[in-house]
Amino acid sequence: MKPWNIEICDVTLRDGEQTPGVSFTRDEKMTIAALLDEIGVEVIEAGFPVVSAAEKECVAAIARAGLSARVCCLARALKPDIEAALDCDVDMVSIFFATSDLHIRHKYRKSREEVLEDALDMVEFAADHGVQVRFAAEDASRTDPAFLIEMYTRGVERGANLVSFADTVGCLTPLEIHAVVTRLLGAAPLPLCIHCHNDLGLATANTVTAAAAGAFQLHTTVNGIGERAGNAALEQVLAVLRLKGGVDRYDLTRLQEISRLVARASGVAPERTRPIVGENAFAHESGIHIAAILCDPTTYEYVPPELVGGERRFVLGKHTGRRALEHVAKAYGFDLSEEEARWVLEQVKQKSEGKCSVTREVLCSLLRAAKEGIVQ
Ligand SMILES: CC(=O)SCCNC(=O)CCNC(=O)[C@H](O)C(C)(C)COP(=O)(O)OP(=O)(O)OC[C@H]1O[C@@H](n2cnc3c(N)ncnc32)[C@H](O)[C@@H]1OP(=O)(O)O
Ligand SMILES: O=C(O)CCC(=O)C(=O)O
Repeated sequence: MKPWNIEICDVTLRDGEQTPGVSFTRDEKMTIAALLDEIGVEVIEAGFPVVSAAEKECVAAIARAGLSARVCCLARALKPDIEAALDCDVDMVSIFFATSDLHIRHKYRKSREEVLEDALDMVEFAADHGVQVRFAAEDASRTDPAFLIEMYTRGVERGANLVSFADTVGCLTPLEIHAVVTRLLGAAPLPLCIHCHNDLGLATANTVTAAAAGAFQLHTTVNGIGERAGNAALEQVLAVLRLKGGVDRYDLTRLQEISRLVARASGVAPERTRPIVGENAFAHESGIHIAAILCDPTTYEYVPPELVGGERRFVLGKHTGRRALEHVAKAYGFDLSEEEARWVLEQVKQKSEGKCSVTREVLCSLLRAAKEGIVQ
């Protein structure tokens, strides 16, 4: 299979930091950028320099850190924003403007044509300064596609290297994003970036569907953090690229590490059931599952834990079966008779049904009791 032709632009340090209440320190930003670079992400969006003097300083520090990744930052279609980006020595500036009539009406109080003309002048201004330019359509998903095609085509004529489609309010489904990406690339076969928000829980699905339809640059954030319900998750997108897209150049074994790093720095912990990085992503309790996993883990694990730096974990509780119990007991040095196993299993289920978690200590005291003949 021919691997999908894509690159990743991780926007944790910009859109991820727009998660309400989140602000990364310079050290945190530098550490996250370095780990993204080691994972093999091609572009790191380091921030939005006009936000503050400290933000500008962080973007410049990351741009000058000698990473293999290209460093990018955000700018409105305004000269001071682009000048601030140029001061930071970034490789790429992402010049965005909102393209939907709804946004244009409320935010700019100008016609579509006037807003586009102003933005094109800014694309040319940035390109003339020797920096790569991404020309980004905010709220693209609610924009007239004919206007997007005009914007992209004219943007490239004026010096843009990449064009971007943002599902800013996360309103598309995978079928819809497939249709629009196919239509845009059919009319303007340009390097298209895709930036999906998660308001309907579809950001990752939309991002990988766009990639399958030919989009080139995929925007992600670690743990899917970001505005409102967040963005497409880096760890999920990379897992799909590996398992479905034939892309094997990223170091997925660092995903749990970067997830923990971003969780600590952001204060936003991934939920237990989160794919790839959640505490339960590779945990099993059901007896039927564990009995099969003991023969072959692929029976109940599509993503191998070792692929993404994770570890399989067996939890004992209400749903435990005999084979799982015997396996765990053996790992703790106990060989159980049939009678002993039956008794311990009953105790495990009762404790769990009474909301007492069956920790290693609890289990070991049951195992000892069984061996000491307390079996009824
Ligand atoms: C979809 C996205 O994620 S876009 C990025 C969102 N990120 C942020 O907003 C980052 C944090 N923001 C900030 O720190 C501040 O809002 C700043 C520094 C960017 C701007 O602050 P202020 O100058 O005080 O403007 P304020 O935030 O009140 O309003 C935004 C202004 O930017 C204008 N604007 C918004 N987007 C664009 C654009 N792409 N191109 C040109 N102008 C724009 C708005 O029309 C508005 O202009 P107005 O003041 O003339 O009405
Ligand atoms: O498309 C981009 O590169 C950025 C736009 C963005 O952040 C958004 O619309 O949510």
